[in-house]
Amino acid sequence: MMLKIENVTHHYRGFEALKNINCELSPGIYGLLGPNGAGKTTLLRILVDVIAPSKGRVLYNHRDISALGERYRDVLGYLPQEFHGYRNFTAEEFLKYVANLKGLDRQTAASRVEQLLDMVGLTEVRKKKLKGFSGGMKRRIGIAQALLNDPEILILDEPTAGLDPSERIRLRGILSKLSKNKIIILSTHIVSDIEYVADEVLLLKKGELIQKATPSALLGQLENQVWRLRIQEEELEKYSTNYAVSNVHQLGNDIELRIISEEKPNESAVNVEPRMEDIYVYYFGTQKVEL
Ligand SMILES: Nc1ncnc2c1ncn2[C@@H]1O[C@H](COP(=O)(O)OP(=O)(O)OP(=O)(O)O)[C@@H](O)[C@H]1O
Repeated sequence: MMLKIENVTHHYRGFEALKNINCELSPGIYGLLGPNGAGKTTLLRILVDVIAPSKGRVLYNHRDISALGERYRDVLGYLPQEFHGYRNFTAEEFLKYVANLKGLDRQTAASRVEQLLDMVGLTEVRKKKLKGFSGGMKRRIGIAQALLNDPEILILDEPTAGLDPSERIRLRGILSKLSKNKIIILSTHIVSDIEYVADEVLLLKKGELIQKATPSALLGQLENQVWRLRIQEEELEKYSTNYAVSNVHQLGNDIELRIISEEKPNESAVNVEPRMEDIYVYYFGTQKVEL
């Protein structure tokens, strides 16, 4: 199974949101990482055939998805960025309703709904209406509805938005179990979401795919370039102007900085293991560093 993105460019009224994206995806988990406005949602909406690219095409097993139509949708599961479900449906009713739309027979639907409610931890509230759900619960029901047809391709736009830390961990577990024989693409601007689950990370910056690599290959790029050092508070301005700073930590009157630099930034600096947060800062920069 293969999904191929070929020369995909997308314009919104003259604004180029995606610039000539090329990439091939085989089964595995892909983390699409980029700051707000990088083009993640646009790319995902093209991959689920909700919008057509201005240029280029997407191929599923060598066939253009726009020509496959319904046959492509049959193998697709999608959690949009804005997902609310139907307020007056209970969790169970909603999933059964979507199962019906996806063409599952009653018996398959009933067992699948039960299995998915359990998987996302919503069995206890299955008789509750969605309008009473928290943001995290809505996200989880959204993930469950995307999985109803046991899709080969699962596309999750910010699946962890609104989830608390334990829900995030649960989601990682769900995704890792699913990954065999599926192409799973999840978008996020939160590094820790993908650090542990992604087989490959796609870095999107201002509409361009700037990296496609395994987390360890990305981390390897910053080998011997991440430093921890202590400075005085008044030196902060100088360091944050001259270096990419990935963490600032106040320690009494001193400040402990984590910075990315090819050269040792000062005598006291100690080399430390790169983390995905360093990768993010290296490629996307940070807001102005302040205490
Ligand atoms: N319908 C639209 N009309 C005009 N411009 C749009 C439209 N949708 C998105 N854009 C612009 O295209 C760019 C990419 O948007 P997109 O939503 O794909 O980014 P994103 O990486 O998903 O961002 P976020 O993390 O904030 O969701 C942004 O500059 C956005 O303002």
